This record gives sequence, structure tokens and C-alpha cells, in this order.
Amino acid sequence: MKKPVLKFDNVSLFYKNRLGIFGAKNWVIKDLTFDLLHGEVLGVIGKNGAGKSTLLRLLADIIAPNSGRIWREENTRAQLLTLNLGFIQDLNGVDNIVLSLVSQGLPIKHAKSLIETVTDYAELAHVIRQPLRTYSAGQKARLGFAIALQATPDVLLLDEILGVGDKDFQEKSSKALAEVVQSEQTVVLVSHSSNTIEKYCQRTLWIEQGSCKMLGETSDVLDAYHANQATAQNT
Ligand SMILES: Nc1ncnc2c1ncn2[C@@H]1O[C@H](COP(=O)(O)OP(=O)(O)OP(=O)(O)O)[C@@H](O)[C@H]1O
Repeated sequence: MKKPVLKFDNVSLFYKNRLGIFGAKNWVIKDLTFDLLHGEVLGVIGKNGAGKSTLLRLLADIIAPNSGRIWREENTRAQLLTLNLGFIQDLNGVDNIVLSLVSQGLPIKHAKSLIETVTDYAELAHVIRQPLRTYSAGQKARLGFAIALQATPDVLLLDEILGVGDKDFQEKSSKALAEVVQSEQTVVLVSHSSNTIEKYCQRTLWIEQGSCKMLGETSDVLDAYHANQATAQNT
């Protein structure tokens, strides 16, 4: 039986639609309870606006819940990889690599020693000295993916990252993810692609309006999700 690395206990979170005390609360995550297990690849599915990215931000400790509790095993590092990466746009690729790796807890010397590896993996040697604001979305995603592979966090959080880049890079990142999955790395994978979820995830969490609609074996959850979508389309 795998042990939990992270636990959500009745977690809820709201955003306010206006600043100040008069802003109404928009509850985006509601009473969410689940365990993330060591070494598992957990899929997260749900409609647009269901709360998937917000859930990843809670898991990464970027935002805190308004109620409930998130328990993390001691010294657990979770890294979020999204298309909207926390890069500093005016710094060049090299500086962003070092900053990202250091912010993930790597010593600066180690981070610097990985510049070439990351650059080569991302196939960005020709632009690595240019400021990030000049990169295309696909180039930024490639850089983010290459950094995440080196940072080896305890928990890797992937937000719709797999379909990015050109066909060659998609193949490369799929291969890398397959290796990560086999390596006992704990991963939470948000995707709208059922094929991706089916291919990589043992368990899947289906979120609807911020609440857990279903959590279980991926095939069971996907079957229920598709049946629900079909019913919604026919009504
Ligand atoms: N910073 C924010 N301030 C206010 N509302 C927000 C903020 N971030 C997200 N929301 C709202 O929270 C809800 C959930 O958003 P979230 O991005 O988590 O959904 P999602 O399931 O990832 O959607 P998608 O599949 O479209 O990426 C949405 O209604 C969104 O408008």
C-alpha cells in the first residue's frame, strides 16, 4: 500500500470578484478531500473553469486555502509546470534556468552546471542569451519542461503541458514523461485529453465546480465522465 505524500482535508478556496470587504466570494474549490500517494501519477479532469489549475496552485503551495487543511510530508517540494510559467520576461534564458532551479531548492553551483543540459534538451541554444519576452509560447514551454526534468521535485505538477511545441518536441516530451512515470516520481497531470490521462495515470480525480465528482481507477472515472458528457449533450 502506497503512503500519502500530500493530503487535502476538506479544502475550500474562494476568489473575490471585487477587492475589499464588499467583494462577493466565488468558491472555486469546495470541500475537497483526497490523498496523493507516493509514486503515483494522478490525473485531473473536468470542464473549463472546474478548478483544475487552482487545485495545482494549491498543491504547489502558491496559494493557501481559505478553509480546510493541506498536509505535506516533511520537506516535500512540489513544482508546477504550466504554459504560464513564472519566468522573468526581461531576463535571458540562462538566467531564468538558474533562477528556476535555485527556486526549486538546488544549490546555485549545481543549477549553473545544468545550464547546458537544459538548453540542449530544450533545443534553444540559438536563443538562450535572448530575453524571455522574445520567445514563442512553444519555446517557453520547452524551456519549462526541460527545467522541470532537471529540478526533480518530489511532486511534479503538469498543467496541460504535453501538447505543446512542434511534433518532434511533443514526441520527445511524451517519451520523457513515460520515463518519469516509470521512475516512481509522483506526478499530478491535468489534461483535457482522455488519451493522455488513460496512457499515464493510474488514478484520476474528476472535478466539477470545485468539488470531487469522482476519484478512482482511471478507466472507471473516464467512462463515467464520458457518459456524463454524452447525457449533457443530449439534454
Ligand atoms: N486569480 C483569479 N481571480 C479570480 N478568479 C479566478 C482566478 N483564477 C481562476 N479564477 C476562477 O476560478 C475558476 C476555476 O479556474 P481554473 O483556472 O482553476 O479552472 P480550470 O479547471 O483549470 O479551467 P480550464 O480547463 O479552462 O483551464 C474559474 O471560474 C476562474 O474564472
